[in-house]
Amino acid sequence: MTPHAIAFIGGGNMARSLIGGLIRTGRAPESLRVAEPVAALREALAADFGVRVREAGPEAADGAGTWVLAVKPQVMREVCEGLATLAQIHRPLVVSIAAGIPTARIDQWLGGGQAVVRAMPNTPALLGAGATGLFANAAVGGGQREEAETLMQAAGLTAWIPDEALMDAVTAVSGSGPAYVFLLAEAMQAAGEAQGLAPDTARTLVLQTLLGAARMLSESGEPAAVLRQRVTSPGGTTQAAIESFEANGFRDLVSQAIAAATRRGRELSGG
Ligand SMILES: NC(=O)C1=CN([C@@H]2O[C@H](COP(=O)(O)OP(=O)(O)OC[C@H]3O[C@@H](n4cnc5c(N)ncnc54)[C@H](O)[C@@H]3O)[C@@H](O)[C@H]2O)C=CC1
Ligand SMILES: O=C(O)[C@@H]1CCC=N1
Repeated sequence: MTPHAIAFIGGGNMARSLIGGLIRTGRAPESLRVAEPVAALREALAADFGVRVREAGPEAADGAGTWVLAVKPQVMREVCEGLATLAQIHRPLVVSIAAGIPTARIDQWLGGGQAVVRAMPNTPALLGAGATGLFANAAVGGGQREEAETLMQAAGLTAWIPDEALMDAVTAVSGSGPAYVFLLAEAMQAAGEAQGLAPDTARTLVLQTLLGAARMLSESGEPAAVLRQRVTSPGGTTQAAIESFEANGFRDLVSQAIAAATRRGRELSGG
């Protein structure tokens, strides 16, 4: 048993982001193991981070004190059932990052009585700029809560969510959220090009604008609405754009998109 070892089950995009964050914050690569069936992904993880890689879940999980379940929701049941015997013997801290799967289900698939934390990170975790919502089931002790929080803090900010039912909303807002910003970037860049800007120029201006605006949101301490009003000169260009957004139902579009993501999270949980 290696209590401080962390086993990632699934070595895809999110696991890579989290592993990158852990290594960057000083975690020893030898203490991280990854189970990943795709050879190319396994080899890349070993080459890039020096972590120990295995093909099958139980090989990586055996003896590790913490398991991070980082497979797609659709294969989670099969993966957990394959780990149930080990879970009953070792009683690890189990951290699932799968969208939509309740802790009760993970616990049941692992044979019951397990300490399960449900975490919802996002891809900026790769830069240490992630946002993660966390929920712990009743079997998670104080020390394990801290352990899960420390693990996810390697990826950025964390917030405990008191009611598991709200985890689907967390998924819809911050889990999927980076994709909304990327979609906005794509749309702004295409619109800039349509107005005659060279693609490179449009891209550079858009990305610096998003970065600068995000920094203002984060560093000024002022509400988004106040920052927006400050850009908006009466009768000027921003007002023309904002009025066009509002008239075309921008807020409603965002609200519907987040409701669709929340619903999908619920469907994935089978609820
Ligand atoms: N991509 C994102 O922004 C976020 C994803 N998530 C959640 O993270 C989880 C993983 O998502 P991604 O990394 O995007 O998916 P992914 O498809 O990149 O990674 C999943 C990996 O699991 C591997 N895998 C499949 N069966 C396996 C098995 N039996 N044992 C071990 N590994 C196995 C796959 O080969 C794949 O590399 C999902 O449950 C998703 O809901 C959570 C937050 C954000
Ligand atoms: O799209 C998904 O289902 C996952 C969960 C949050 C981000 N990606």
